[in-house]
Amino acid sequence: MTVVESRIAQAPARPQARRVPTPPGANPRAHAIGVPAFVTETGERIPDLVITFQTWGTLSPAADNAILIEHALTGDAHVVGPTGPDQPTPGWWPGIIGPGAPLDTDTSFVVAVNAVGGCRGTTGPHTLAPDGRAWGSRFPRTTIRDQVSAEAIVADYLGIDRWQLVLGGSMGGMRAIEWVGSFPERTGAALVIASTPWATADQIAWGHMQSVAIESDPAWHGGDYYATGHTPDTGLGLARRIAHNTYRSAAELDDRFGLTPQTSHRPLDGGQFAVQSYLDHQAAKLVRRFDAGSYLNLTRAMATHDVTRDRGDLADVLGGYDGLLRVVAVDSDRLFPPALSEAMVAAYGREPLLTIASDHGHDGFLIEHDQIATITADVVADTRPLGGAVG
Ligand SMILES: CC(=O)SCCNC(=O)CCNC(=O)[C@H](O)C(C)(C)COP(=O)(O)OP(=O)(O)OC[C@H]1O[C@@H](n2cnc3c(N)ncnc32)[C@H](O)[C@@H]1OP(=O)(O)O
Ligand SMILES: N[C@@H](CCO)C(=O)O
Repeated sequence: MTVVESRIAQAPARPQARRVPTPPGANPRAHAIGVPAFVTETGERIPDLVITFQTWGTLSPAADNAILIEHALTGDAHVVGPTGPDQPTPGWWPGIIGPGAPLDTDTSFVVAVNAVGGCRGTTGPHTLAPDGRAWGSRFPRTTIRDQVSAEAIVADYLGIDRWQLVLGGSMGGMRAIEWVGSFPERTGAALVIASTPWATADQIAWGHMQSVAIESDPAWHGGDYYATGHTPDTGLGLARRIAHNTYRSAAELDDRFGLTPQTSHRPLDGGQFAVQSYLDHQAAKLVRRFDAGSYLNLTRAMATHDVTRDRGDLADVLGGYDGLLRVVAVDSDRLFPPALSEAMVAAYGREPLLTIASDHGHDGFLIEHDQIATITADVVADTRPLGGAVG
């Protein structure tokens, strides 16, 4: 019996979720549910799992207009919208959701779920465990499949049997393709952007460097730093510098920064290059808004992503999928090179690869708003439920 089969045998029904009240004045689109016991892919148990998510628009009476939008590594369920007391970041895909937008709230019901193991409200390493201490190093190693299992609980709770569309980029694309692998009958269509069917050795290697950077910070404290009064900012900042370089193209960095010094203090005399200052800035920005324990957990989840695990080969997973699979690559992406997208296209065999033209590399999926908007509007139009408008 495989790990997955034994997990299904042990937990035949997905646990019932209950609503968790949100504080007065919180974003009215933000919701939370609690699950008494969540069993991970590797069989570990997370008691009292809280899953937080946001919704836009209205679910149709037939529940056939629901779209799930998946965030990437350091994104969250706040896909669009302003910052606020409970929301430190502005939306990461501005303009994608709203009346008349590609995800049109006049006709669609849009859901975004904060990933299990992250730090935006869904239970993660920073959350208090039942003994009143932060989970820290005791938090299970969760997977992309676990993130998708948690999202299936949200779908059950909302009364959504089948998504019209699941879409996302990068780690969000891993979740979108994993929906096809885990719940093909519940996934009407998937739009997988700048992503991959499995982690490559190159991606695992880059992630490993980032993990070691965090673990090498003395403030990391073996992952149990939450009550020490210190956070591993140096390690997390170094991890972001390493990662950010893989998110952008070499040509873009050279074009933007070249040999430019940051100040009149020349690099030759010990001053900084502009590109060094840029990476330092990116590191400082992330340290202000993200938890190192979650960063490590999600990085490991991405490293173990493999939509074919215990399922045969990619053609076995995607060849018989009867929904629509549309795959999009960024032409300058050095971290998720287009060949990985082509592998999904070939295994599915019924749609061409779409390409985003961008100088920015992997982050092109967050930056090329016009191209993303067109691709998203097209896939929504191609999967529109016959029932049409919201009642
Ligand atoms: C905008 C947000 O913070 S979204 C927050 C949520 N984040 C997510 O969900 C993750 C996804 N988002 C991202 O990864 C990023 O926001 C992206 C990829 C979409 C865009 O990246 P950005 O960092 O906005 O763009 P870019 O690479 O051009 O960097 C611009 C920043 O670098 C700074 N910068 C540029 N050159 C230098 C330099 N030589 N030295 C120091 N800083 C520099 C700019 O001043 C600007 O700073 P700011 O963001 O504080 O205004
Ligand atoms: N900039 C993206 C890269 C990962 O896809 C993020 O921070 O989530």
